[in-house]
Amino acid sequence: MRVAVCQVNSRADRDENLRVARDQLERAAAAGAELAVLPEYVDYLGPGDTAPKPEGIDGEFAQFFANAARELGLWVHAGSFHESGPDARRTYNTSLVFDPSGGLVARYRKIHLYDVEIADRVSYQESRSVAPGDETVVAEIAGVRTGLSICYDLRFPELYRRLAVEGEARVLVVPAAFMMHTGRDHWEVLLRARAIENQCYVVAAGQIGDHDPGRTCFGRSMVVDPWGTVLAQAPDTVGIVTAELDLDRLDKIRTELPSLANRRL
Ligand SMILES: O=C(O)CCC(=O)C(=O)O
Repeated sequence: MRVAVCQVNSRADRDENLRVARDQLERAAAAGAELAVLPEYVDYLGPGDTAPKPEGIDGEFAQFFANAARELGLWVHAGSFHESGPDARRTYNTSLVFDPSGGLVARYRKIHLYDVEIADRVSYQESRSVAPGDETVVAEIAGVRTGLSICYDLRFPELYRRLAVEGEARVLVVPAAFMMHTGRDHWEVLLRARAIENQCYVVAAGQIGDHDPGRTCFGRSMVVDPWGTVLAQAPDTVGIVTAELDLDRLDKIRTELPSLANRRL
């Protein structure tokens, strides 16, 4: 299966963000991808006070990507968006996956929320405006079991173990908006670790560049194979990269180095 990771620079203009996302999906389809993955908050990355009204999973955002999937004949993982939440103060940070007929096949709400204070570098309290999800999700994408996660989830290996073991996932998807400060030291290491320890392909699409206000994202979207090899990595620009997921190779790695089977609980 050929996958595309779409790296974008979403800002405070939702219409423009969706236009750019659509453009990337068209490139992915033209490059022969069966699945295209967009980053976290592909709808809007900007100040809270100008954020678009959150929507349900039957709103305009979902319709936009359902149409794109159908028109392009592509599996689309629409990164994540601001889904209307459990109360007026909070949204969910939600991923939607569409099949090539435009059908919604999965919804995942980010479980781990990014609440950190790194002196002079990062001050972020996601839980002030976002409610956590509480369900793990494995979607059947083009016949391949695919575990869903979002950004900060990447730091919690027990989630991925569950996706790989109980969920029998063979692909793990990570839409993200990792910031420069943590991204440069942690992003690739964590993605490769999740791939190696769970013997899965990891497909990670990141936001890139400056966003309002004062957030710079690391980018370096990538596809990692179950051996931990980086098959494709985006340069520091908006655009797509593609890679081929070889599931026979995954089976061979799991047979020859059966670390999942050798777990002692
Ligand atoms: O874990 C990190 O360093 C970045 C996480 C993040 O930016 C997010 O979850 O939005």
